[in-house]
Amino acid sequence: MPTLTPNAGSRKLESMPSYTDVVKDRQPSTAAGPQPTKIETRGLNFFYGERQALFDISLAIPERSVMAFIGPSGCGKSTFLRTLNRMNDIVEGSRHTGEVLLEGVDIYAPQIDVVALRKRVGMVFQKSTPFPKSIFDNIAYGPKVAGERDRRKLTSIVESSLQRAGLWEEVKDRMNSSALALSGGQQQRLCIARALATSPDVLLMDEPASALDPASTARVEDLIFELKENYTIVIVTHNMQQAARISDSTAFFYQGQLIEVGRTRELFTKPKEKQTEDYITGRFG
Ligand SMILES: Nc1ncnc2c1ncn2[C@@H]1O[C@H](COP(=O)(O)OP(=O)(O)OP(=O)(O)O)[C@@H](O)[C@H]1O
Repeated sequence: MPTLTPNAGSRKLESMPSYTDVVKDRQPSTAAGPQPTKIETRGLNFFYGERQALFDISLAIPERSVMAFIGPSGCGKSTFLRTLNRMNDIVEGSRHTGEVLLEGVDIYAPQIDVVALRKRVGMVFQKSTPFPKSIFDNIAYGPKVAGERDRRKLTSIVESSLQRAGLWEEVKDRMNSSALALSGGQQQRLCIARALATSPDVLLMDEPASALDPASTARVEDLIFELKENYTIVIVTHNMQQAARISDSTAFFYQGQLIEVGRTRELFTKPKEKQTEDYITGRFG
């Protein structure tokens, strides 16, 4: 039975069908680069009740890279992002058709463990959301929920997560202080560290820097750039300069449809579609 287990980065679970087996008889998705595909959607439609928000989206997201989703407000960027770790499941009356494949396995298959899926595909939101707990407890929360009880292991996970999120030096002497006492930019990096603590291999980020000042934004952008060495990152942003600065590939959405995807540099300099050109040149949106 195919399952998604946490922390199987280079994992090929014996029981999982191979990627090639799963996709060999399908039409190719719109690819955005030469790297192997980490996540792929096939003919994905998404509905909030009667209202359709996404239309027939087929997209391949390359591993260990940053893909940006851009497009005007309400075009479905966040909805699409949330289908990638089933965050939309909690919206009553919502449904989808089509497939979302993580390393070739359909994450909506009935036997998928959604908690394990969300450990592998972590999420960082626009507004940082630390728990009203200590810095240590914020980071240790996910591993504890996953069953880790060994204090030494937890301490090591907390330290390495904070280091990877570039926050360790700033907080190492106040691990027991409230996370709510951190600055906005520090809180956002704390939330990134919290997402990293469950050893995901994909990070979904929904406008992670939009509430931050320019210095904190630059810090988070640098961090995203560093993290792509080891993680597949998908970021929704309204800021086209930001997309151009940090992403390897960019997907442009309009009215629930994927209009164009490609290498960021090409999409911004030589867009293939008129709608993309109009958007990036500021003619609408
Ligand atoms: N929980 C929900 N229930 C019903 N409709 C929703 C819900 N969330 C989003 N929608 C609708 O789905 C469509 C796409 O919204 P979505 O938030 O995905 O767009 P977006 O491109 O991320 O927008 P923005 O850039 O403004 O955040 C919109 O018409 C929105 O009103």
